[in-house]
Amino acid sequence: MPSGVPIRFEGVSKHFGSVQAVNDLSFTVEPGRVTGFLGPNGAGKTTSLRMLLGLVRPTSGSATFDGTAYRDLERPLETVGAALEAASFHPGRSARNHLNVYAIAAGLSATRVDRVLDQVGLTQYADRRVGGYSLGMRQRLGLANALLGDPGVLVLDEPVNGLDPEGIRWIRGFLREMAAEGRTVLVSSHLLSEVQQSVDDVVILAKGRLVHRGPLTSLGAESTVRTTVDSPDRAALRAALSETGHRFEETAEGFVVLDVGATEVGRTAHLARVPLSALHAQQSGLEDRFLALVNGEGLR
Ligand SMILES: Nc1ncnc2c1ncn2[C@@H]1O[C@H](COP(=O)(O)OP(=O)(O)OP(=O)(O)O)[C@@H](O)[C@H]1O
Repeated sequence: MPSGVPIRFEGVSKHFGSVQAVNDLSFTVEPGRVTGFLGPNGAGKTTSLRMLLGLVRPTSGSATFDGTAYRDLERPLETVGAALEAASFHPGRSARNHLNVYAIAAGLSATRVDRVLDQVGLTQYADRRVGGYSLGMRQRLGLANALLGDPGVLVLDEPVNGLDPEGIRWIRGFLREMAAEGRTVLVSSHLLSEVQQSVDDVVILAKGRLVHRGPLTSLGAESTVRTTVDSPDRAALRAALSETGHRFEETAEGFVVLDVGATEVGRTAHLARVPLSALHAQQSGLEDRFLALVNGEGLR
């Protein structure tokens, strides 16, 4: 079983001319956990990951695998697997062919190719030309490529991008499984909502700077469920909600019921025989907190 090592960013900065892409970034990513590396477009995520992987040289500071820079790793593919955004694969070649080439070049056993194809669910498409793959299938091929050396660390740039709902469900399970096996898993995304069901920890960047890091729960997870509900007979709905003791606010879209899920609100309306024209649960509020952080408002 591969064992993960911590990823350490220590005072990492990078500027491109006058653009300060990353500014004095320090954090550690622990093994056995999935860490979301989050921030809006342009926050500096890709630049940070590229520095970690030795593709861009930091202006100052160091990004290492427990103290060892990528270029100094003795067995890089067996230590860290990376899938960066917009990985390009030759359209005329099959997934199996691509992976075979990498496996041979890295001196890895050919059985690894079958294994990783199976791990990412591409076995049945392995001999088709990559040119005919959907974006989701290409994402899976990128993951297969990252897994070839059975590394203890996975670094994935926007792996959820382009996946359909089934693919998103699949990757959530995949990330959890990788961490449960003891690997260090760092996953970037510009949307917290895209990864919030898979991550244990978050590292949040805005304009090249660290704005928050800690367990997902440090953002105040689970604290706010809100349900929006409306009725052609608002007076009756207002009375029913008040009677049940729900806390709610009235808005142009209807009533926003605080701390109560859609099932419960639906039941209240049903019992009071109030017809509904809208009933939906809102974001838990996590995304709001995330946006407040990246917009410089801090945690409320
Ligand atoms: N090679 C480069 N030359 C000049 N500026 C760059 C270069 N690479 C990145 N930048 C700039 O650095 C900043 C951070 O970009 P980066 O791609 O790291 O952000 P990001 O968080 O990954 O965003 P995205 O999700 O859009 O990729 C941006 O202002 C970007 O324009």
